[in-house]
This record gives sequence, structure tokens and C-alpha cells, in this order.
Amino acid sequence: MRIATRESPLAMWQAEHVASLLQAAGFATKLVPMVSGGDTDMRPIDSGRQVGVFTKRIQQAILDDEADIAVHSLKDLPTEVDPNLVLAAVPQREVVQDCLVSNSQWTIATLPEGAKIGTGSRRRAAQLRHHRPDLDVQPIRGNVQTRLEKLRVGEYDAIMLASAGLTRLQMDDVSRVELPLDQMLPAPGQGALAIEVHRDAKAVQEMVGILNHVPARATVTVERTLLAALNGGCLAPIAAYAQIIDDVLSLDAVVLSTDGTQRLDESRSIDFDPSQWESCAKTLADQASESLASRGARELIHDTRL
Ligand SMILES: NCc1[nH]cc(CCC(=O)O)c1CC(=O)O
Repeated sequence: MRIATRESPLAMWQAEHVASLLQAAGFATKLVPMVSGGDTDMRPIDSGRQVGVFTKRIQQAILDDEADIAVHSLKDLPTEVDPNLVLAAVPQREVVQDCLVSNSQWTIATLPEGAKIGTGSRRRAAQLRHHRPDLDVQPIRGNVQTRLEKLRVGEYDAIMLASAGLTRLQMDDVSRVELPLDQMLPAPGQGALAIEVHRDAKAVQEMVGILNHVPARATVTVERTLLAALNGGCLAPIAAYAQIIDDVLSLDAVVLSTDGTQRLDESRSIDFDPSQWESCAKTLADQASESLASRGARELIHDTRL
């Protein structure tokens, strides 16, 4: 099984993780590393570029038969699907939270007045500004290691990252504070992996299907359906986190203005039936997106500045 992946350390870890799961199931694997446009172009991520900067090159490898499966961070995968590809599996999800990384274990509450915070994410920026309008939020680019280096040399007082990335890279020595979900709700799909396969490669789809985790698949489907319904794209200040606890599928979602002054939130739940996971997920997402849209969510996210 040829596995297409980006070359960044995090992407390589993720691909190796999927490879080891497939090996444990008896399949031989081979990594096919490649460089995506998102890795070479260091402009802020939304300055006139299309969505999918991290995923297109990897997807192309499947379409060109250079690889059998593509491993992505699900969060980076655009909600618009390529008709020639199928999402064959979403493995069990890891820690979903974001964290604040600084040399002083700062929390959102204890950050010094006017501190300079690095993030490329409007979702993170807006939630942070909502709590702390005094902070100076500035763009940052590059992979996890590059960002940590910028923090180390003092370009920023703190940066925000997904905890999943630091956990996967075993960066336990990095001084960070996990942010509570009620202050910093994650991006749709954060902490989950996505495995895409060619539409026609039915045998590969079936093999990879053993890695699919129905609760993970259902929860990310809720989050991504909501994002798509609000025309969000991966860059919008939309946060969503779905969970299944005791056969109840629940969703928390937040939509903000970029400056953080306006904030709409939504929480709802429905009974979860694993055999109907897709319709449960879509029903919950539709109810939530209608509620948010009726309160002006689509108008809020038009502003594309950081
Ligand atoms: N956009 C980059 C990206 N894509 C996925 C992750 C982290 C891993 C994950 O969320 O699954 C990251 C880095 C970050 O947000 O800190």
C-alpha cells in the first residue's frame, strides 16, 4: 500500500502511524513523501490562494496512481470533495484542544497586557480577541517546528497550536497550557486524520476501511457539514466540536466576527444510532447551522482579514 504524505515532520508521523496500523492488519506499506504548495508558499494562508493548499498535491498522487492512499490532517481537507476520491476512513480521534505555547505557562487570562500572539487562524484569533481585546494578534506561518523556533527567538510572546500536533511529535518539553473548550473551541475536524482513496479502487477502500472509527467519523461529519452549510471553508472563524457520550451525539459550535466582538454560539444534541451515523450527523449539523444562520452567522464570516 503506497501512502502519499507531505514531508513535514507532523505529516510524516501521521503517515507512519497509519502505516503501522495497516501493517498490524497484515498489509505491506511504503511512504511516498511530497511537498505541497502550502509548505513552500509562506504568504499568510488566505492571501488570494485557493483552499486545499496542504491537500491538493497529495490528492493528485492518488489521481495519478503514484500512491494508493492519501493521509491528511482532516482539518486541512476542504469540505468540497473531489468526485474521483472517497474518504475511506477516519481513524480514532486524538486530543482536539488547542494550546497556548509560551515560555511562561501563560493562560488566556494571565497573558500580559498587549502581548504579541502568533496565529494564522482566524478562528483562534477571534476567540482569543473575544476574551482579550487588548492582545496583539499577528500572523505566523510554517510548520510546527518553524513556529516554535519563532517563539523561542522572541518574535512572539506566545503562539497557539493544536495539542494533537505537539502530542504526535512527542514535544512534551514544550511549555504549553491546554485551552479549555469553553474558551477555545477547536476547528472542525481538529485532532482527526483522513484517509482518501481513488473512487475506483474498491479493494483498497475496503482494506483501509478497517481503520475507520464510526464515532470519529460521525463527529467530524457533524462539524464539517456545519462548516459547509455556513459556506465557511477552513479559514473562517467557525469552531465546532461534536462528541458522542452515552449514545447521545452533541455539538458545540461558535461563529465569531474576526475582531472577536461578535460571537454566536450553539449547542444541541440528538440520540445517536451508529447504524444511521450519517443521517444522525447531518440532521444535527443542519439544525445547528440553520439556527446559527438565522442569527446572522453567514454575514459574520465575510470579513477575511486576520
Ligand atoms: N493547519 C496545520 C495543521 N493541520 C493539522 C494540525 C494539527 C493536527 C490536527 O489538528 O489534527 C496543524 C497544526 C496546528 O493547527 O497547530
